[in-house]
Amino acid sequence: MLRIGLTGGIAAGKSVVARRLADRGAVLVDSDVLARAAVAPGSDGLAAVVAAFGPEILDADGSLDRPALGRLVFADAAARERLNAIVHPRVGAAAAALIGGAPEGAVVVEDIPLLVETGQAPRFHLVVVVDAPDTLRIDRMVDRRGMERADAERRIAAQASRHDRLRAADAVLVNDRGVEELLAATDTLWETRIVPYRDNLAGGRPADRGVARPTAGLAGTLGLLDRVRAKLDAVLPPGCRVLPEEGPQGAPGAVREDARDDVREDRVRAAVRVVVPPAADPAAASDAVTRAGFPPDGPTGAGGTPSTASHRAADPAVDVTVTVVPEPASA
Ligand SMILES: CC(C)(COP(=O)(O)OP(=O)(O)OC[C@H]1O[C@@H](n2cnc3c(N)ncnc32)[C@H](O)[C@@H]1O)[C@@H](O)C(=O)NCCC(=O)NCCS
Ligand SMILES: Nc1ncnc2c1ncn2[C@@H]1O[C@H](COP(=O)(O)OP(=O)(O)OP(=O)(O)O)[C@@H](O)[C@H]1O
Repeated sequence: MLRIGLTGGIAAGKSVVARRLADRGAVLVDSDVLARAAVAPGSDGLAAVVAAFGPEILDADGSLDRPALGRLVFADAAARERLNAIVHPRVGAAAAALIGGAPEGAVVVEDIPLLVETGQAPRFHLVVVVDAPDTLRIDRMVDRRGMERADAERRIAAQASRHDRLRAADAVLVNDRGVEELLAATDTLWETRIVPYRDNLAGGRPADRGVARPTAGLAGTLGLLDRVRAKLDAVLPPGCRVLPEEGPQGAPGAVREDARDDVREDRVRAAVRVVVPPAADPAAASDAVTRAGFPPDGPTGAGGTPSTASHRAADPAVDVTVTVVPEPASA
């Protein structure tokens, strides 16, 4: 199963991308839909919201007055926290149930507006960020959703900055032109990256070396090394350390945050070493590395000590090597 986290600021165009990915065959799990279900009439979630915010947050028919609650929570960070604490765990449980029912070889896309804010990026094979300038997003909210400009600005202020979201992105879809362009970029992402990534994971093999890399705009832009380390840290047994390899590909700073197209190679290459402490099992560490999206690249022990395992990314857009080594016994 290839797990994709789809995110973007409000009105960036996530729903457009999500629908297209579902049309192409992905299993879609929509957090906004689950968040609505979590506070549906008669739910324990709605009872908890009423307990926290009072009955004046209900409509005459007993359902949640969403505009009223929105006005309240987007003007008050503490109130927003209280609402999030009620809704987010329920959304998480409902999402887990849906994902548990997805077929083994599926591409599962979780559309999560607050993916970065809630620190969930590392649990995905691929984080896809739909990005658009704030001014464009405000115009869309005002023109298409009839929102007051000040309300739109407050919602943007309640979310992660564009910069923080882009740091978490493995792939970026820029939505600053028409919907047709966004759909075409989504199709290219599906065909050149998602499908081969899914097939590589299912086959337990890394991406082919030397295949054409997906084109500009589809690779993440910032901090590849950090993203790889976070994905590995999220799954490795306790005590394992993820270190950048020495040398130009893995050295700290080699992934240039100001990288532009002319130095794109820096953005798509990284090399890390997983050091497994004596208390942990190197085979379990290798399995975890595989699950995170880095299958074995040849048999364990090839070219190193007997228990050294080489892994490489199944994602065809990046060239990431992960070497799993037992910690040398201390003298
Ligand atoms: C405050 C509520 C009632 C307002 O409802 P409304 O129908 O006006 O908006 P809707 O739910 O369609 O959300 C629209 C967009 O607002 C943004 N947004 C919603 N909740 C939040 C939040 N807690 N923090 C930041 N942005 C948010 C997202 O970009 C979302 O896609 C509602 O958004 C809500 O219950 N929010 C808390 C749950 C939540 O975090 N949902 C987001 C995904 S889990
Ligand atoms: N490139 C575009 N040009 C014009 N309108 C667009 C474009 N992309 C999206 N839209 C419109 O802007 C609005 C917001 O898009 P969409 O609903 O996909 O955003 P979203 O990221 O899912 O928002 P939310 O966070 O509120 O769920 C929609 O009305 C959509 O049709």
